[in-house]
Amino acid sequence: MSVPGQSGDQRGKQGAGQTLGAPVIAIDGPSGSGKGTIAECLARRLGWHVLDSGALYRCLGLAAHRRALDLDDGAAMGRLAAELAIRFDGDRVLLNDEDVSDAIRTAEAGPRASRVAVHAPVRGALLSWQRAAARRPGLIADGRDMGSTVFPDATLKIYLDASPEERARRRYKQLKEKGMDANLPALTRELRERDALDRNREQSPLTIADGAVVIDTTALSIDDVVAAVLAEARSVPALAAAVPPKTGLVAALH
Ligand SMILES: Nc1ncnc2c1ncn2[C@@H]1O[C@H](COP(=O)(O)OP(=O)(O)O)[C@@H](O)[C@H]1O
Ligand SMILES: Nc1ccn([C@H]2C[C@H](O)[C@@H](COP(=O)(O)OP(=O)(O)O)O2)c(=O)n1
Repeated sequence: MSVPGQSGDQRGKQGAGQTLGAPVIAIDGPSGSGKGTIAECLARRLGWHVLDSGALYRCLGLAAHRRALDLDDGAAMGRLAAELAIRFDGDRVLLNDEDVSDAIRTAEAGPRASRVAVHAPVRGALLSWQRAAARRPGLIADGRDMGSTVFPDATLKIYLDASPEERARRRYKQLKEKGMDANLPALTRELRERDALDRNREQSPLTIADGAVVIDTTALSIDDVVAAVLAEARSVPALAAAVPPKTGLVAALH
């Protein structure tokens, strides 16, 4: 995996438990819990960068599928991960300069990403790339192992959750709105299978990281969740200056 804008010298400084180059809010959770949406909203509010770590695994799954490689071959997937050039350009994802933003969001792309994500060589190849994303003024990092493995020293760790039924409904609606094929029973089954694979794998499984704040979003709106995360951020001294104060009537009354 090439790391645009990162020198070899910078790369060498990124060990486990490293000091962060910028404040990081880690957002982990299962598929459809709202990580990507909330990460984008927070990044806009704070003027920070976003790391969509799932897009890296989705790109790898897509590349392996297109080359008809065995997604369960860890060594081959690790080699492929090390050679792919992935770039984020605004909301577009470029894989070897091709815009794959839609191709990595199909219903089939998620399970493929989950399959290639189990391999240690893959996760190793992507680690320094992800850590390099912690740049000033700050980073919102979205994934499964942001708070546990990639940024164990994250300034704030959030774990978003929602019931499997609600998460499947959200994903169904999202795909339909994009004009993509979607089948609710199949999506529900696929989501449960992916949850199990992501939670039970040996390498960096989906888990609630030490110190993470858990937010069940099942009955919350997107605005409610953003407000809850901002409230948590305001309670962290290292983040208080970066987070805008509450505005409007409610703030004025408190
Ligand atoms: N709290 C929420 N309430 C209702 N819909 C939500 C909520 N959070 C996210 N969504 C919607 O659910 C879909 C999946 O959200 P997404 O951010 O892609 O989840 P994740 O990144 O965790 O897989 C999106 O269409 C998003 O707009
Ligand atoms: N930090 C991460 C992010 C994603 N993955 C894997 C496991 C996930 O099932 C797939 C796809 O992740 P992504 O966040 O894009 O998926 P959802 O939008 O939550 O459905 O990649 C991972 O292993 N570690």
